[in-house]
Amino acid sequence: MLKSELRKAIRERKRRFAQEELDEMAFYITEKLKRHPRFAAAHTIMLYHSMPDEVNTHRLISETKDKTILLPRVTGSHEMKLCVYNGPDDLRPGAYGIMEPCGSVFTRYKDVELAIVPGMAFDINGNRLGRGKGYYDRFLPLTVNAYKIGICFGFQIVDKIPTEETDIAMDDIVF
Ligand SMILES: Nc1nc2c(c(=O)[nH]1)N(C=O)[C@@H](CNc1ccc(C(=O)N[C@@H](CCC(=O)O)C(=O)O)cc1)CN2
Ligand SMILES: Nc1ncnc2c1ncn2[C@@H]1O[C@H](COP(=O)(O)OP(=O)(O)OP(=O)(O)O)[C@@H](O)[C@H]1O
Repeated sequence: MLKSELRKAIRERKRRFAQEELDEMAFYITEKLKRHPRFAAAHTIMLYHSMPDEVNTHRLISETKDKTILLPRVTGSHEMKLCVYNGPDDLRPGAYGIMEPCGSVFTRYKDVELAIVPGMAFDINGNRLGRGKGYYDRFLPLTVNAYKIGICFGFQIVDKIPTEETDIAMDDIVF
């Protein structure tokens, strides 16, 4: 299946769930993520501030106190940077209405131990289908030491994702 067709099929699957149902499933997924040995061990974690149709990370972000949390800031049509999360008052809506920290840009990419990456779909080999702009595929090569965990709802796991040279595979998937 083509990437565009797969994105459409996943959007249709999402529509069968109410927002409350997605958020309830997300609660269990993020609890599972917290118990992941890589999450427990990491001091510096790249996360994402979820949009309504993604695994909700808002609570995970605000409740993780003992770690440095980094969130993306969209700085161009295909470019993102990382910013340090300094608490809920520090967030402002950025591109696509996604909440972003206003604070300092984080550039010590080698220090990122764990990257939690959203996706439209994943396969069991760790291949990822994003929203089609290539933001993560361009960014993730910078975080050379990061263990990469894809995160999604169960209905976003598919048999096979069509891949390109530039696609970055995940080390594990939590769903
Ligand atoms: N929560 C979150 N933050 C993120 C991402 C993400 O996927 N999720 N990104 C990961 O890349 C980057 C932002 N990239 C994005 C790319 C497309 C769309 C989006 O809503 N696309 C529409 C299509 C609209 C259009 O083409 O302009 C869609 O998917 O319906 C959102 C974010 C960085 N921050
Ligand atoms: N490292 C890269 N350098 C240049 N172009 C790239 C790179 N990675 C991806 N692209 C291009 O960006 C476009 C979108 O890629 P793709 O469909 O894989 O995005 P995605 O991973 O689904 O999206 P996202 O990462 O934003 O969630 C494609 O045309 C792809 O060739």
